[in-house]
Amino acid sequence: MRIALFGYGKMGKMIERLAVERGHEITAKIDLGSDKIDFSNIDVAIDFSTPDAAFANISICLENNTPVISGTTGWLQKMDDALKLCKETKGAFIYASNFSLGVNVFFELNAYLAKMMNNLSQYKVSMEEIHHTQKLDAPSGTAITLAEGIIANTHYQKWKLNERVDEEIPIFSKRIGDTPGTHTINYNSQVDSIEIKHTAHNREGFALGAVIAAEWILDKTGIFTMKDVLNLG
Ligand SMILES: NC(=O)C1=CN([C@@H]2O[C@H](COP(=O)(O)OP(=O)(O)OC[C@H]3O[C@@H](n4cnc5c(N)ncnc54)[C@H](O)[C@@H]3O)[C@@H](O)[C@H]2O)C=CC1
Ligand SMILES: O=C(O)C1=N[C@H](C(=O)O)C[C@H](O)C1
Repeated sequence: MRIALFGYGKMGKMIERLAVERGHEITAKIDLGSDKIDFSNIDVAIDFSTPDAAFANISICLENNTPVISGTTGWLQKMDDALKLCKETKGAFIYASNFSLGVNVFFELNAYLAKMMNNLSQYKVSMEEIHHTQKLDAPSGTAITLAEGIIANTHYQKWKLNERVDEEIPIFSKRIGDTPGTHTINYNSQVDSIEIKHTAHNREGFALGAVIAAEWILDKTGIFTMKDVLNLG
Protein backbone atom coordinates (compact mmCIF):
# COMPACT_ATOMS: atom_id res chain seq x y z
CA MET A 1 0.00 0.00 0.00
CA ARG A 2 1.32 3.47 -0.92
CA ILE A 3 0.79 5.83 2.00
CA ALA A 4 0.99 9.63 2.16
CA LEU A 5 1.72 11.11 5.57
CA PHE A 6 0.20 14.53 6.24
CA GLY A 7 2.20 15.78 9.22
CA TYR A 8 5.69 14.39 9.76
CA GLY A 9 6.04 15.06 13.47
CA LYS A 10 6.02 12.66 16.42
CA MET A 11 3.10 10.60 15.10
CA GLY A 12 4.00 10.83 11.41
CA LYS A 13 7.48 9.41 12.10
CA MET A 14 6.16 6.57 14.26
CA ILE A 15 3.50 5.69 11.66
CA GLU A 16 6.22 5.60 8.99
CA ARG A 17 8.23 3.06 11.02
CA LEU A 18 5.26 0.77 11.73
CA ALA A 19 3.86 1.05 8.19
CA VAL A 20 7.22 0.08 6.64
CA GLU A 21 7.49 -2.85 9.11
CA ARG A 22 4.07 -4.02 7.85
CA GLY A 23 5.28 -3.93 4.22
CA HIS A 24 3.87 -0.57 3.13
CA GLU A 25 5.62 2.22 1.25
CA ILE A 26 5.58 5.89 2.24
CA THR A 27 5.29 7.74 -1.07
CA ALA A 28 4.75 11.27 0.29
CA LYS A 29 5.59 13.14 3.49
CA ILE A 30 3.69 16.40 3.59
CA ASP A 31 4.63 18.86 6.30
CA LEU A 32 4.82 22.64 6.53
CA GLY A 33 6.04 24.13 3.23
CA SER A 34 5.67 20.92 1.18
CA ASP A 35 5.31 21.20 -2.62
CA LYS A 36 2.55 19.96 -4.91
CA ILE A 37 1.29 16.47 -4.06
CA ASP A 38 1.29 13.67 -6.68
CA PHE A 39 -1.92 11.81 -5.83
CA SER A 40 -1.34 9.27 -8.63
CA ASN A 41 1.27 7.68 -6.36
CA ILE A 42 -0.90 7.47 -3.22
CA ASP A 43 -3.41 4.75 -2.18
CA VAL A 44 -4.31 6.19 1.20
CA ALA A 45 -3.48 9.29 3.27
CA ILE A 46 -2.89 9.48 7.01
CA ASP A 47 -3.19 12.91 8.62
CA PHE A 48 -1.60 13.63 12.01
CA SER A 49 -0.90 17.34 11.62
CA THR A 50 -2.22 20.34 13.57
CA PRO A 51 -5.68 21.68 14.45
CA ASP A 52 -5.24 24.50 11.88
CA ALA A 53 -4.08 22.22 9.07
CA ALA A 54 -6.24 19.09 9.38
CA PHE A 55 -9.34 20.25 7.50
CA ALA A 56 -7.38 21.49 4.45
CA ASN A 57 -5.35 18.26 4.39
CA ILE A 58 -8.47 16.07 4.58
CA SER A 59 -10.22 18.18 1.93
CA ILE A 60 -7.42 17.94 -0.63
CA CYS A 61 -7.34 14.14 -0.20
CA LEU A 62 -11.10 13.77 -0.64
CA GLU A 63 -11.05 16.10 -3.67
CA ASN A 64 -8.39 13.83 -5.20
CA ASN A 65 -10.33 10.60 -4.53
CA THR A 66 -7.87 9.43 -1.89
CA PRO A 67 -9.18 7.66 1.24
CA VAL A 68 -8.08 9.53 4.34
CA ILE A 69 -7.51 8.63 7.98
CA SER A 70 -7.25 11.56 10.38
CA GLY A 71 -6.11 11.44 13.99
CA THR A 72 -5.54 15.17 14.34
CA THR A 73 -7.51 16.63 17.24
CA GLY A 74 -8.72 20.16 17.97
CA TRP A 75 -10.52 20.86 14.66
CA LEU A 76 -14.01 19.48 15.48
CA GLN A 77 -15.74 22.77 14.52
CA LYS A 78 -14.98 21.83 10.88
CA MET A 79 -16.05 18.18 11.16
CA ASP A 80 -19.51 18.67 9.59
CA ASP A 81 -17.87 20.29 6.53
CA ALA A 82 -15.46 17.36 6.22
CA LEU A 83 -18.32 14.83 6.43
CA LYS A 84 -20.30 16.79 3.82
CA LEU A 85 -17.31 16.87 1.46
CA CYS A 86 -16.78 13.13 1.93
CA LYS A 87 -20.41 12.48 0.91
CA GLU A 88 -20.22 14.87 -2.06
CA THR A 89 -17.03 13.29 -3.39
CA LYS A 90 -18.19 9.73 -2.57
CA GLY A 91 -14.95 9.41 -0.66
CA ALA A 92 -13.72 7.37 2.28
CA PHE A 93 -12.89 8.91 5.65
CA ILE A 94 -12.16 7.88 9.22
CA TYR A 95 -11.60 10.30 12.08
CA ALA A 96 -10.75 8.97 15.52
CA SER A 97 -9.73 11.03 18.51
CA ASN A 98 -7.72 7.98 19.55
CA PHE A 99 -6.64 5.07 17.31
CA SER A 100 -5.33 2.76 20.03
CA LEU A 101 -7.08 -0.55 20.65
CA GLY A 102 -6.90 0.04 24.43
CA VAL A 103 -8.64 3.40 24.31
CA ASN A 104 -11.33 2.05 21.99
CA VAL A 105 -12.05 -0.70 24.54
CA PHE A 106 -12.00 2.04 27.21
CA PHE A 107 -14.63 4.00 25.22
CA GLU A 108 -16.94 0.97 25.44
CA LEU A 109 -16.24 0.54 29.18
CA ASN A 110 -16.94 4.25 29.74
CA ALA A 111 -20.33 4.01 28.00
CA TYR A 112 -21.28 0.89 29.98
CA LEU A 113 -20.28 2.45 33.31
CA ALA A 114 -22.10 5.71 32.49
CA LYS A 115 -25.30 3.76 31.79
CA MET A 116 -25.03 2.05 35.20
CA MET A 117 -24.30 5.29 37.07
CA ASN A 118 -27.08 7.31 35.47
CA ASN A 119 -29.69 6.64 38.18
CA LEU A 120 -27.23 6.95 41.08
CA SER A 121 -27.53 10.65 41.82
CA GLN A 122 -25.20 10.44 44.86
CA TYR A 123 -22.23 10.08 42.43
CA LYS A 124 -20.78 13.06 40.55
CA VAL A 125 -18.67 12.44 37.48
CA SER A 126 -15.42 14.18 36.58
CA MET A 127 -12.59 13.54 34.15
CA GLU A 128 -8.86 14.21 34.06
CA GLU A 129 -6.58 14.05 31.02
CA ILE A 130 -2.80 14.39 31.17
CA HIS A 131 -0.62 14.96 28.10
CA HIS A 132 2.85 16.24 27.16
CA THR A 133 3.55 19.96 27.25
CA GLN A 134 3.74 20.30 23.41
CA LYS A 135 0.06 19.47 22.97
CA LEU A 136 -1.78 22.34 21.22
CA ASP A 137 -5.40 21.54 22.14
CA ALA A 138 -7.33 21.13 25.39
CA PRO A 139 -9.23 19.16 26.36
CA SER A 140 -7.81 16.24 24.42
CA GLY A 141 -9.88 14.78 21.60
CA THR A 142 -10.08 11.54 23.57
CA ALA A 143 -11.52 13.37 26.59
CA ILE A 144 -14.16 14.94 24.34
CA THR A 145 -15.11 11.49 22.95
CA LEU A 146 -15.30 10.13 26.52
CA ALA A 147 -17.53 13.05 27.56
CA GLU A 148 -19.75 12.39 24.52
CA GLY A 149 -20.02 8.75 25.68
CA ILE A 150 -21.19 9.89 29.11
CA ILE A 151 -23.61 12.43 27.61
CA ALA A 152 -25.14 9.74 25.35
CA ASN A 153 -25.83 7.50 28.35
CA THR A 154 -26.74 9.87 31.20
CA HIS A 155 -28.67 13.06 31.96
CA TYR A 156 -25.49 15.15 31.46
CA GLN A 157 -25.70 17.38 28.40
CA LYS A 158 -22.40 19.27 28.34
CA TRP A 159 -18.77 19.20 29.44
CA LYS A 160 -16.76 22.08 30.89
CA LEU A 161 -12.99 22.62 30.76
CA ASN A 162 -11.14 22.98 34.08
CA GLU A 163 -14.19 24.07 36.06
CA ARG A 164 -16.93 22.43 38.11
CA VAL A 165 -20.36 23.69 37.05
CA ASP A 166 -23.55 21.95 38.19
CA GLU A 167 -24.86 19.38 35.72
CA GLU A 168 -21.82 19.64 33.42
CA ILE A 169 -18.99 17.12 33.17
CA PRO A 170 -15.78 18.80 34.36
CA ILE A 171 -12.70 17.87 32.32
CA PHE A 172 -9.44 18.81 33.99
CA SER A 173 -6.54 19.08 31.52
CA LYS A 174 -2.96 18.83 32.72
CA ARG A 175 0.23 19.17 30.67
CA ILE A 176 3.16 17.34 32.27
CA GLY A 177 6.55 16.46 30.72
CA ASP A 178 6.39 13.87 27.92
CA THR A 179 3.17 12.13 29.04
CA PRO A 180 1.81 10.27 25.94
CA GLY A 181 -1.81 10.36 27.18
CA THR A 182 -3.62 9.40 30.40
CA HIS A 183 -7.40 9.60 30.84
CA THR A 184 -9.27 9.02 34.11
CA ILE A 185 -12.99 9.06 34.78
CA ASN A 186 -14.11 9.37 38.35
CA TYR A 187 -17.56 8.95 39.95
CA ASN A 188 -17.37 10.35 43.46
CA SER A 189 -19.88 10.12 46.34
CA GLN A 190 -19.69 11.03 50.04
CA VAL A 191 -18.72 7.45 50.91
CA ASP A 192 -16.61 6.14 48.04
CA SER A 193 -15.44 6.63 44.49
CA ILE A 194 -15.22 4.55 41.34
CA GLU A 195 -12.45 5.29 38.87
CA ILE A 196 -11.53 3.94 35.44
CA LYS A 197 -8.25 4.90 33.84
CA HIS A 198 -6.36 4.37 30.58
CA THR A 199 -2.63 5.05 30.45
CA ALA A 200 -0.72 5.06 27.18
CA HIS A 201 2.89 3.96 27.84
CA ASN A 202 4.05 5.36 24.47
CA ARG A 203 2.63 6.37 21.04
CA GLU A 204 2.87 2.96 19.35
CA GLY A 205 -0.73 1.98 20.02
CA PHE A 206 -2.03 5.17 18.36
CA ALA A 207 0.27 4.70 15.34
CA LEU A 208 -0.51 1.00 14.86
CA GLY A 209 -4.25 1.70 15.04
CA ALA A 210 -3.92 4.36 12.34
CA VAL A 211 -2.03 1.98 10.01
CA ILE A 212 -4.62 -0.77 10.61
CA ALA A 213 -7.39 1.75 9.80
CA ALA A 214 -5.57 2.70 6.56
CA GLU A 215 -5.29 -0.98 5.55
CA TRP A 216 -9.00 -1.48 6.36
CA ILE A 217 -10.36 1.54 4.45
CA LEU A 218 -8.64 0.76 1.15
CA ASP A 219 -11.28 0.12 -1.57
CA LYS A 220 -14.15 1.22 0.73
CA THR A 221 -16.45 4.23 0.32
CA GLY A 222 -18.12 6.06 3.19
CA ILE A 223 -17.60 7.54 6.63
CA PHE A 224 -16.37 5.08 9.25
CA THR A 225 -15.15 4.94 12.85
CA MET A 226 -12.62 2.81 14.72
CA LYS A 227 -15.56 0.80 16.03
CA ASP A 228 -16.12 -0.38 12.45
CA VAL A 229 -12.42 -1.13 11.99
CA LEU A 230 -11.99 -3.04 15.26
CA ASN A 231 -15.39 -4.73 15.19
CA LEU A 232 -16.02 -3.75 18.82
CA GLY A 233 -19.33 -3.70 20.65
N1 LIG B 1 -6.00 10.15 17.23
C1 LIG B 1 -4.93 9.68 17.86
O1 LIG B 1 -4.82 8.47 18.16
C2 LIG B 1 -3.80 10.61 18.18
C3 LIG B 1 -3.92 11.91 17.83
N2 LIG B 1 -2.87 12.77 17.98
C4 LIG B 1 -3.05 14.10 17.43
O2 LIG B 1 -2.32 14.14 16.20
C5 LIG B 1 -1.82 15.44 15.96
C6 LIG B 1 -0.32 15.38 15.71
O3 LIG B 1 0.32 14.91 16.86
P1 LIG B 1 1.93 14.84 16.95
O4 LIG B 1 2.49 14.08 15.81
O5 LIG B 1 2.22 14.42 18.34
O6 LIG B 1 2.28 16.39 16.77
P2 LIG B 1 3.63 17.03 16.21
O7 LIG B 1 3.58 18.47 16.59
O8 LIG B 1 4.81 16.22 16.63
O9 LIG B 1 3.47 16.89 14.62
C7 LIG B 1 2.60 17.67 13.85
C8 LIG B 1 3.28 17.94 12.52
O10 LIG B 1 2.35 18.57 11.64
C9 LIG B 1 3.10 19.48 10.87
N3 LIG B 1 2.26 20.45 10.16
C10 LIG B 1 1.94 21.73 10.49
N4 LIG B 1 1.17 22.28 9.53
C11 LIG B 1 1.01 21.32 8.58
C12 LIG B 1 0.33 21.28 7.33
N5 LIG B 1 -0.34 22.35 6.85
N6 LIG B 1 0.32 20.12 6.63
C13 LIG B 1 0.99 19.04 7.09
N7 LIG B 1 1.67 19.03 8.25
C14 LIG B 1 1.69 20.15 8.98
C15 LIG B 1 4.04 20.12 11.89
O11 LIG B 1 5.10 20.82 11.24
C16 LIG B 1 4.49 18.86 12.63
O12 LIG B 1 5.61 18.27 12.03
C17 LIG B 1 -2.28 16.27 17.16
O13 LIG B 1 -3.48 16.92 16.83
C18 LIG B 1 -2.52 15.22 18.25
O14 LIG B 1 -3.47 15.65 19.19
C19 LIG B 1 -1.71 12.37 18.54
C20 LIG B 1 -1.55 11.09 18.95
C21 LIG B 1 -2.59 10.09 18.82
O1 LIG C 1 -1.64 15.04 21.35
C1 LIG C 1 -1.45 13.86 21.71
O2 LIG C 1 -0.33 13.44 21.98
C2 LIG C 1 -2.61 12.96 21.76
N1 LIG C 1 -3.73 13.38 21.27
C3 LIG C 1 -4.94 12.65 21.17
C4 LIG C 1 -6.03 13.36 21.93
O3 LIG C 1 -6.11 14.61 21.88
O4 LIG C 1 -6.86 12.69 22.56
C5 LIG C 1 -4.79 11.20 21.48
C6 LIG C 1 -3.74 10.84 22.49
O5 LIG C 1 -4.26 10.99 23.77
C7 LIG C 1 -2.44 11.60 22.30
